[in-house]
Amino acid sequence: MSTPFHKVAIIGLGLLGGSIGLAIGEYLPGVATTGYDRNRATRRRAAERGLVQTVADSAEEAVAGADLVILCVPPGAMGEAAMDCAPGLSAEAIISDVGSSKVAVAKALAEALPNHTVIPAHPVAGTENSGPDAGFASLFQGRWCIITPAQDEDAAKVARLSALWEGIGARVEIMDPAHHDRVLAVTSHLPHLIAYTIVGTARDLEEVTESEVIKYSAGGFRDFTRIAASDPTMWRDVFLSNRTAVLEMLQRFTEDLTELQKAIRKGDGETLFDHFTRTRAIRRSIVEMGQDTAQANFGRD
Ligand SMILES: NC(=O)c1ccc[n+]([C@@H]2O[C@H](COP(=O)([O-])OP(=O)(O)OC[C@H]3O[C@@H](n4cnc5c(N)ncnc54)[C@H](O)[C@@H]3O)[C@@H](O)[C@H]2O)c1
Ligand SMILES: O=C(O)C(=O)C[C@]1(C(=O)O)C=C[C@@H](O)C=C1
Repeated sequence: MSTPFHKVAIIGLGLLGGSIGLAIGEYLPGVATTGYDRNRATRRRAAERGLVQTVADSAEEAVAGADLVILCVPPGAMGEAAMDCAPGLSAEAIISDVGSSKVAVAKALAEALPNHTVIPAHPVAGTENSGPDAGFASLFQGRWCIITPAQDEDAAKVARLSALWEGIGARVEIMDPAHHDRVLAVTSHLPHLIAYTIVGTARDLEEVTESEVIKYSAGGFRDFTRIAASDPTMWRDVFLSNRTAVLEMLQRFTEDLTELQKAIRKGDGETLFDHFTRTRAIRRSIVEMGQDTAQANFGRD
């Protein structure tokens, strides 16, 4: 495959930044990589693991000569990270990101870099782990990357960014940012909120001692604990930056939960059975489409 970019700078060398660096090294070896993280220990570890070819001492230095810059910092830090890059950016560079919410992040990036090409993106791939040891090259294989360009964006630039993501294994979808935020609110953000809630509820129950929570966590609860172990900084920022869509989906969820609560109280088995039958079909279609994380990540542990 021809290389869509000559030099990619990655700002933030945790799970996402590290995985992109490793993936480019493995699947697009003709593309040079540089990186920067504001945390000194992370920079040291990134260099030891070879997450990127060169670890710089500043964002400005990392982006010098790069034709693509990918910001891989928490959603709330995007604007600041972009501003740190500004003095070193070449006029032709495309600036992108991997933030889990898109409207607020796109706005922050456009405000920070008004004279540059900003094309936001969100790879729908991740784990509950974070930091420079969490990344792995195959993270994006077969996973979606949603690109949310401005309506008047140059199609050729969007195509180059798409080629980069496809080159490291992702399938690309172009989407309106507000639509992205509503879809992800229900498929990713709300599930995380539910997991954070239920694990907290179990912890707070007086009759469920900590040891019982651990002892009996082989069932459904265990899956929730994995999700609830996700990075607190990132998820605080996701909920604050996508609050409108999350609150809308939370309202719908609460209404549906109340319906099920009513059915249980009334002993209405038919309602429960019908509901569970419908949700079982959704799970089966996800597995058939090959979108099951457990399957997609199979073999990496
Ligand atoms: N974790 C996931 O599953 C997942 C999946 C898709 C997208 N994302 C998005 O990817 C982004 C990064 O998430 P992650 O999981 O890689 O987090 P992470 O905590 O593993 O890595 C983030 C890194 O950014 C660094 N950082 C923070 N502020 C900075 C700044 N101003 N300048 C330079 N470095 C800075 C931190 O030191 C950290 O090393 C977030 O925006 C998140 O929404 C995460
Ligand atoms: O698999 C997981 O651990 C994830 O939470 C990954 C996940 C998701 O919800 O699907 C989390 C946040 C992202 O923005 C994208 C992917």
